Amino acid sequence: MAAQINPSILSADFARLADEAKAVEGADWLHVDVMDNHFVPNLTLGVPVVESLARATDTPLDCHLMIEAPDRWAPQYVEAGAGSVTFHVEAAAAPVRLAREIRAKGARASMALKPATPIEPYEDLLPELDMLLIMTVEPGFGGQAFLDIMLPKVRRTRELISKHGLELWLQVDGGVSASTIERCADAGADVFVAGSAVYGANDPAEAVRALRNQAGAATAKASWACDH
Ligand SMILES: O=C(CO)[C@@H](O)[C@H](O)COP(=O)(O)O
Repeated sequence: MAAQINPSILSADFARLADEAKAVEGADWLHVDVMDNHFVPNLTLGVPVVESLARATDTPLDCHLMIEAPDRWAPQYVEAGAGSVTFHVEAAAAPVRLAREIRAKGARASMALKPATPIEPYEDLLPELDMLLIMTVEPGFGGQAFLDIMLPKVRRTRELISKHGLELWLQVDGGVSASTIERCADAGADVFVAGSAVYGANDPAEAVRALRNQAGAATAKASWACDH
């Protein structure tokens, strides 16, 4: 799969969300950060805003739920128009049942791991998922420094995906920019969330194109991609 760039709406101007969504049309997905001030120490938006965003843009919505009780809420984000819904394994009561429910409702099912959560205990869950998100910062805020120490986890996850012959996408989120995206691609990521690197740029659409080219070139040279 070609490298995908998903601009994170967290770095956009929340008073102009529809315009900010349109400013990055051409991106693969729009990453929508849902925070409840319980699972993470920040509060953003909920189901009604996602419904409005889905009407405002043709870019599919990649909703990242940084919330407690995702088992209860995730299906509502599918109904609101999300094409992909990510729940955190640290918050989910029944991750397999939840992934199946998201898929049954017609969206891609994705699971996220905070920096301190290892991938190994979840190897058997991977076939239930369409995407695995590895956080490369502590979730909660945009503009944080990329955690290099997450790269071995990205590499290990890519190995597990290959070992099981899965089509699973591998997303990284947090501190992804022109100076870190190549390391992420080399380690095995193929979906890149970028907030400040896109919305902090003079031309957000051009920033998406540049990041995609950079990630694509790094992937072409990466050993994990050459094996396929
Ligand atoms: O989920 C989160 C933060 O919790 C991310 O989506 C950030 O919003 C990414 O922003 P940058 O680190 O790219 O500025």
